[in-house]
Amino acid sequence: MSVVLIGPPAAGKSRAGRRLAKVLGASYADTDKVIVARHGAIPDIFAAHGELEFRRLERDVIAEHLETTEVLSLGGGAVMDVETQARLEGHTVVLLTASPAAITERITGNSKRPLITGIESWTQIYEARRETYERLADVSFDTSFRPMVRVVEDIAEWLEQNSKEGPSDVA
Ligand SMILES: Nc1ncnc2c1ncn2[C@@H]1O[C@H](COP(=O)(O)OP(=O)(O)O)[C@@H](O)[C@H]1O
Ligand SMILES: O=C(O)C1=C[C@@H](OP(=O)(O)O)[C@@H](O)[C@H](O)C1
Ligand SMILES: [Mg+2]
Repeated sequence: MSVVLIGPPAAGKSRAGRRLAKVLGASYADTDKVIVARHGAIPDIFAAHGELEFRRLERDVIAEHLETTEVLSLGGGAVMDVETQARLEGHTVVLLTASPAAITERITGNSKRPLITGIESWTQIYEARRETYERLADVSFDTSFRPMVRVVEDIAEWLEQNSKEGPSDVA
């Protein structure tokens, strides 16, 4: 059983997941990082093979790491896949969100996300996915203008009090 971080691009899933795993002494993976290590940069995968191929790789990497990895950060679009949605059943799903103002600061000058060209495209994507994020989430945290250490403390505290299998099974 894993703690899975979901949410829109730049919400802080990768940073928070890595830190949360450290705090819990738990194993960790960022599915985007696994894909990049195996297949190269995400914009290059999109350009050479298309988004559908990226989604196929992403689905497989998630299937491989759920169950075996205790803390898992997903890419923002991963949960739009119905197979992935079904696989999340029984895991603890933590949604991270942030306000457009906070996101604007984070995405300006960053070209690592081929689907995000500015706050307009981010907002459009977030609105289209919002219902799915909220439906899948067991709990949600806003990371806007809050230090990552505080966000992770809040998640760890919530996990301790609410974990589906109790805190000793999370770490
Ligand atoms: N709480 C925060 N406060 C300020 N900047 C943050 C915070 N969380 C994330 N960031 C910044 O936002 C960017 C995206 O964070 P990341 O963890 O990669 O998000 P995600 O994996 O959700 O796309 C990074 O540059 C990171 O430093
Ligand atoms: O939202 C998306 O569709 C994507 C988000 C990215 O991950 P982050 O959410 O970690 O930025 C990455 O998987 C890819 O660029 C596609
Ligand atoms: Mg990420």
